[in-house]
Amino acid sequence: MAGPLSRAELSDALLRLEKRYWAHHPFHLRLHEGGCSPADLRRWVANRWYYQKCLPQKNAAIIAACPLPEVRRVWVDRIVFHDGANPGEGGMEQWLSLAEAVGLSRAEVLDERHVLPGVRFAVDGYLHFCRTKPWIESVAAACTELFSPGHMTDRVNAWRERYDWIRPEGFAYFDRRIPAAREDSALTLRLVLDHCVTADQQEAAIRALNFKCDVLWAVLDAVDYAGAS
Ligand SMILES: O=C(O)c1cc(C(=O)O)c2c(n1)C(=O)C(=O)c1cc(C(=O)O)[nH]c1-2
Repeated sequence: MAGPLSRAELSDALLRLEKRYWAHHPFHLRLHEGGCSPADLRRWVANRWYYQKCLPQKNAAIIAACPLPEVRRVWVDRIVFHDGANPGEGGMEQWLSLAEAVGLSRAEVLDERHVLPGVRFAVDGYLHFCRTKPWIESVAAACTELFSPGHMTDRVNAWRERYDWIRPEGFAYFDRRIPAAREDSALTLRLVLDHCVTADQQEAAIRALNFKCDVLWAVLDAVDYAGAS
């Protein structure tokens, strides 16, 4: 059996999975090219809400499963980022502002009436993964954020240039998320490199990141298909 990878080899193996990232999904390509209708944008935002809503819960699951105080201490910031330190603050609240900026009401996002079955299954599957797998595999799954800053920047630029009907208050989520994603993903990768030292652990980390790419891809498959029918 092959021995463990070096840190550089493991890092390369994870980064190579960028080719499976949802930045390359046909729906995101169309979104960036300006080819989405207001209905497409609203469907994307309302469905993506279901993913946003899961993020604090999956981060809490990681903390619950992790025996290391030094990891829990830093990971808890990710819950506060989304939930806010006080009511009316944080990423979820900013996502609801984005929803309003594209013409959705808060009520129709919060009651999840637009959430598609495929999105629900994919996101619930991700939450189940984080509740049942070793904490470091769920951390490895968060490595998709290594790929997100450039993608989110392109998205906001495309919105500014090609979707002038979106009210600019809607951009606040991404203005805050892009620098946070850079910081968070550097820490995420370091944790994976520090804690995945055997060949089995490293394979599990690569599998976890592949799984997360599948989750995100499945979300967009559902959003894309609903627009075609
Ligand atoms: O807009 C995006 O394309 C995008 C992608 C991802 C990602 O790659 O997982 C995240 C986010 N946004 C995001 O906003 C976010 O808070 C986030 C947390 C995580 C994670 O795995 O812990 N991914 C992402």
